[in-house]
This record gives sequence, structure tokens and C-alpha cells, in this order.
Amino acid sequence: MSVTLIFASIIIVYLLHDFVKKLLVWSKLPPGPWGVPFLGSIPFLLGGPLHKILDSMRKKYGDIYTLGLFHKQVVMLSNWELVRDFFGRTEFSGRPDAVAFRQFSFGKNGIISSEGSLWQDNRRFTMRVLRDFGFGKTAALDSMIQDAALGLCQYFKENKDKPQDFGPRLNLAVLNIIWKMAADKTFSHDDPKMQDFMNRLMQVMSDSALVGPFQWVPAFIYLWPPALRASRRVDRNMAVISQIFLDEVRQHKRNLPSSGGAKDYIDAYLTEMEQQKSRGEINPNFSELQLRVNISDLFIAGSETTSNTTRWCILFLLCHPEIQEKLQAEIDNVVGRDRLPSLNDRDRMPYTEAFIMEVQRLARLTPLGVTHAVTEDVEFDGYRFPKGTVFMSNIWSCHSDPKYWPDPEKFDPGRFLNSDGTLKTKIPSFLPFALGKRQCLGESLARMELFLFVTIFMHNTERMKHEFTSHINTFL
Ligand code: HEM
Repeated sequence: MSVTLIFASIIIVYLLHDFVKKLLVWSKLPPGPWGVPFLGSIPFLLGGPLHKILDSMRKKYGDIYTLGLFHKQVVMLSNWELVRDFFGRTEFSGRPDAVAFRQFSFGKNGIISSEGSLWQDNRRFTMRVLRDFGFGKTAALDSMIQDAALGLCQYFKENKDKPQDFGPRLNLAVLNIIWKMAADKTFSHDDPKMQDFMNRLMQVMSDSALVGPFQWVPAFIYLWPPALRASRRVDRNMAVISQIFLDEVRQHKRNLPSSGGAKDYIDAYLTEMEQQKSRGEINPNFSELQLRVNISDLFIAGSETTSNTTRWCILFLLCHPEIQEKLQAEIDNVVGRDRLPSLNDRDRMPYTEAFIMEVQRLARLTPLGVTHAVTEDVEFDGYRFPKGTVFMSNIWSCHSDPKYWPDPEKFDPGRFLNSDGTLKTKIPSFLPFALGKRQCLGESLARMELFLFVTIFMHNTERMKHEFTSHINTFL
């Protein structure tokens, strides 16, 4: 037998072995479309908005199905019960090894990209501190968000005769709220430092999206120059952003209050590290690196999500003048003209809350949520998932399911209200902030921001209505 023949036989046996192994794995996973070699299901995912293609696959394969993306098995969860059941378990709360998670967190650090005890410790601590500094203190948060919203209204008034893209202004308002919580500072829109920070952060978000499915096969980024350029820009911008946070941390360290009295997140984290040291505890999950990544996670996860939802609110208001009237009536009734809307008004303004919820349902801002991975081999729900299997939640499908949402594409805040006008509290299949162990950590903050932005805009409606309707195309 010639050497070539022996070599060819070894390759064929290897490929066959690999194929059978994969077949065995796939046979235990939820069924899904057949893929092509190497690319898997990718050719079937092209040619339209991804969430819609995935929704039509749901109709064919059911609420849970498996796709192949290159060498990865990706399980799609397309109803809320599945999302609740899977993501409610710790073993389904890992993060896949994707380029974006590594780039955002310099490895797999911080909150968004980490797993295991590192994630749990930092998530738990951050939730507690944010509650202490903001979510739990209505008055402090009220004035923080009111200032940001009023700044925007002032800008509209000053520029009412010009078409305007108020996206950047809105981003600034939202970023300032996070800056205030993280480092007790705010910036003016004209501050070149803030401009640079905001531009870099926005660039990071759009570049990461461009890297797209190459997230799973980093080596292939080199084959597509736009992805390569985008990926390099993410590295460069993240390095600058991280340096800004490092400078903040150093400054806070120099002025750390000696006996408690932390005024922001950085103080609280540094104090926690000091206290652990003085107790003789060594917990590597708390470090300056984690602190820097945690701060950047708050900005990455909490800025565009909130500002884009607010833009959707404004778009829906523009498209539905009759809803503007109803919101206005509720504001007049509960708040009046002599003071600003406040977070204390929320309980008495169910229509406004229902409006924001309906915007979130239809805007479907994160249509496929954030990817999860299973942290160990797991048998669940009749399937066997090998460690590393990726999971996505199709929030777009959940929010369009006619079983829960009659006439799902219709914009109707009334679906969130009971017949007596009170707000429905238990709404299955409404999951803009996802569900389970990794459910959005900033949900309370985001909901407070949305409420105050919408009500303060509407409080100024008499002056702003005309500008809104005449410039509808300029900011979306
Ligand atoms: C309307 C605004 C927002 C929306 C729609 C939103 C939505 C989401 C979603 C869908 C997830 C993924 C959960 C998962 O992995 O399954 C998430 C995670 C997260 N969000 Fe939000 N979010 C918003 C605002 C915020 C804000 C204001 C903050 C904080 C300042 C924040 C911080 C986070 C963090 C840190 C995570 C990662 C949690 C973890 O991995 O454990 N988000 N968010």
C-alpha cells in the first residue's frame, strides 16, 4: 500500500469517526434543519432579518430547535416558558467563548462575560450597591434623571427650528446617569472628554455587531477585511475606555473615605476590597481589573439599550397622537403643571407604564437576547446538551406570539391594563429584560429612566408636539 493511500485512509477514518461522533451528539439535541459541511445552518439564515428567519424556523421545527453555526451547536428557545425553565438554572447561565465577550472584558471578566463564582460575586455585589445608590433612593434618582431629561427638553427648545438627531443628546443623558452612579460625576455635552468617550462606546457597539457570526470562529475574521478592521477598532477603543476607568479608580483610591461613606460604585467596590483584606480574606473575584470591567459593563449594557428604547417611545408617540392625548391627560391629572413628574407618581400612572411596556414589547430591542452557554454536560427536558452548547432566546418570537398577544403587531397599551384600568403585573411572554439567573441587572434603573424621560417630555408637550411631528424622519 502506498504512503498516499495510507494517509488518505487515515483521513477518511478520522472524518468518519468525527461524523459519527457529531451525529451521536446531534441525535440527543432538539431537532433542527440539516446544515452544510463546515458552515452548518448559516446559508439558511441569510436573506432577511435574522429574527424573522428564526421565527419562521420555529413554525417548522417547534419552540426549541438546534442550529449549527460553524462548529457550534446553537439551541433556540422561542417561548417564554422555555426561556424561564432553561435560563432559571445555573448550568445554563454560562457565556459562550465569543470574540465580543472577550474583547469587552479583557478575557472573561466582569459581569456580562464571566461565569461561575466570578460572575455571581460581582453580579450580587453590583446589584446591592446600585440598589443602595440609586434604585432604592427615589429622591436622589429622581433629580438625577430629571436633570438629564430637562437638559434634553432645553436642547429641543433651543433648536426647535432645525431638524435634529437627538440620539447623541439622549445618549449623553443616559451616560451621565451611569457616570453619576459609577463615579459621582457628570459631564456637559460639549466636554471633549465626554464626546470622545461617547463616540468610542458607540463605535464599540456597532463594530461588535459587524463582526457578527465570526464571533464563533475568530480565525476567520482575518478572511474578511471589514470584520478584521472592526475587531481591531474594538480592541483599540476598549483599551482607551478601560484606561479612563483605571484613572477614575486611581483617583478614587487616593480619596477613599476612611470610615465608610462611599459616594459611588467605585468607592463601594474599593471599600469592599479593603474590608476583605482587613478580615484576612482572599477573594480573587474582587480586584481592580474586575472593577474596571464591571464599570464598563454597566455602560455597555445600560446606555444604548435605554436611549434607543426612549427613541422608540418618542416614535410611537409621534405615530399615535391619540395616545399622546391619553398620556397627557394622565399627567395633568396626577402631576399637574406646578411640579415635575417624579418616580413617586409611577403607581398612579398605569397608562404611562402600559405605554412604555407596549413600546418595549414591539420595539424588541434585543430580539435574540444575549447568548448563554451550558457550563457542563447536562441532561434536561429530554435532551442531552454537551458543555459549551450555545443558547439563544428568541424574544422577538415571544413578543409576537398570538397565543399571548392577540393581533400582535398592533400597538395597543391597553393590553397591559386590567378592565378597571390598573396595570397588569403578571404578564407571561413579556421579557424585554430576559428571564432567569442572568436577567438584566439594570431593569429597575431602566424602567425608572424610561418613565421619567417619557413623562418629562410629555410635560413639555405643548411646546414639543409640533417639533416632534414635523421632524419625524430626522432622528430615527
Ligand atoms: C431598556 C433598557 C434595557 C434593556 C432592554 C436591557 C436588556 C437586557 C437583556 C436582554 C440582558 C441579557 C440577559 C441575559 O443574558 O439573558 C441584559 C443584561 C444586562 N443588563 Fe440590561 N437592559 C437594559 C438596561 C440596562 C441598564 C440601565 C443597566 C445598568 C446600568 C443594565 C445592565 C445589564 C447587565 C450588567 C447585564 C448582564 C447581566 C449578567 O450577565 O448577569 N441593563 N439586559
